[in-house]
Amino acid sequence: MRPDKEPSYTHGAIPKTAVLLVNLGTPQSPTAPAVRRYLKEFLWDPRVVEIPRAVWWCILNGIILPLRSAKSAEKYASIWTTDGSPLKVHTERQAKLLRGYLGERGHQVEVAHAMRYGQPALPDVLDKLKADGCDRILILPAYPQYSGTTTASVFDVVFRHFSRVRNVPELRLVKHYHDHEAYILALKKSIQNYWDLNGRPDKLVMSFHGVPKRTLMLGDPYHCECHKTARLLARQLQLSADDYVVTFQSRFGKAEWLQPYTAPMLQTLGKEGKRRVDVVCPGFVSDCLETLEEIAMEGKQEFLHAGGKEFHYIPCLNEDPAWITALAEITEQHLIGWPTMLTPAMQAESQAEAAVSRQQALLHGAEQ
Ligand SMILES: C=CC1=C(C)c2cc3[nH]c(cc4nc(cc5[nH]c(cc1n2)c(C)c5CCC(=O)O)C(CCC(=O)O)=C4C)c(C)c3C=C
Ligand SMILES: [Fe+2]
Ligand SMILES: [Fe+2]
Repeated sequence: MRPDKEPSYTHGAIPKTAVLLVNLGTPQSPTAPAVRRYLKEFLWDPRVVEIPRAVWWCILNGIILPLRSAKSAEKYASIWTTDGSPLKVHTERQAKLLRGYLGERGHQVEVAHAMRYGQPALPDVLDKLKADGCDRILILPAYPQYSGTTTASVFDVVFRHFSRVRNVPELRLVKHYHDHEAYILALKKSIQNYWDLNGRPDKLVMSFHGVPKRTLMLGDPYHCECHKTARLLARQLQLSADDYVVTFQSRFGKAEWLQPYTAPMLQTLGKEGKRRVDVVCPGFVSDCLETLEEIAMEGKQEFLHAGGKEFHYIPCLNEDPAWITALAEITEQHLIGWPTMLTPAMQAESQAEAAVSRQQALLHGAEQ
């Protein structure tokens, strides 16, 4: 157990609260070495690839990283913006907007963001929040649907990090919000606005990131949560069962993943004579490689080459005000019992308590 980096002797004071938005992460640049570093960290996570370590080490380092890094880097280059990777840009903006929104609603909370893989690294941000005196932290993963491969992996890092800390902050975890009214409403509004401007498709494809089918058989609720999101969204949009289809994208490796797969479905729809399809990716709250390259670019070609006439990609929620409202509502519901609207009198009393506890600690000869 190492000494806490910044001991905060604040017993009796009202704890400072932080909200930490955590997303997957993305390479630092669209180059083969940067993508390799990112993939190495990501794909070595046993939550992501559940193959015995010795075998996987050889496949990952001997085949996947040498072959995939350069190819993936080219794809990243095709979606890179002047501010960096779209996933990074949107996550930063969402955290900033959430901070402003919660502030306007009178909450005195820190809002930060971190990435599960790459930068800003989750352990560094947790250290910083603790050093800033946050003794209550709400972990808010940017994944509406829970999966062991994503959400649980974020929680692993948080638990592992604090297992080495003496004075552990109070923690709350948002497990999922796949059926949260405000999230579904934000999706509905975004799609409805798109259709008001561009007309409606013959079929709406709701494409979610895939996971190995084996994880569903072993009890991962992800598949069912995706379907629940889709059902609720379809009901809000008044779609009949024939108006939409749920698919899973981004298959990795040779094993079977959740079906139906997005790319073959787009080809089938094109061949069947569907004139126009729109694709929305409700499981991604920020546009990223998987939506901008795999769907909006590759998916479009797949549909058009199969005979389809019009392909529309409906962007992710990104900085949509209805989505920021949803994030704030989800946050507020998880903050119940953690006072964040402090009157000046409460703040003054809290500061006085903190000063006394610091004096006490000094008297005991505690480290500063
Ligand atoms: C190898 C297995 C993978 C599993 C399982 C997996 C699950 C999963 N991923 C997301 C969200 C995102 N994944 C992204 C990229 C990405 N995903 C995998 C592999 C698995 N994902 C790889 C190898 C990559 C990197 C890109 C590539 O080389 O193809 C992204 C985009 C990141 C970006 O930088 O833009 C997101 C977001 C979810 C939600 C999920 C399970 C539910
Ligand atoms: Fe992924
Ligand atoms: Fe299911």
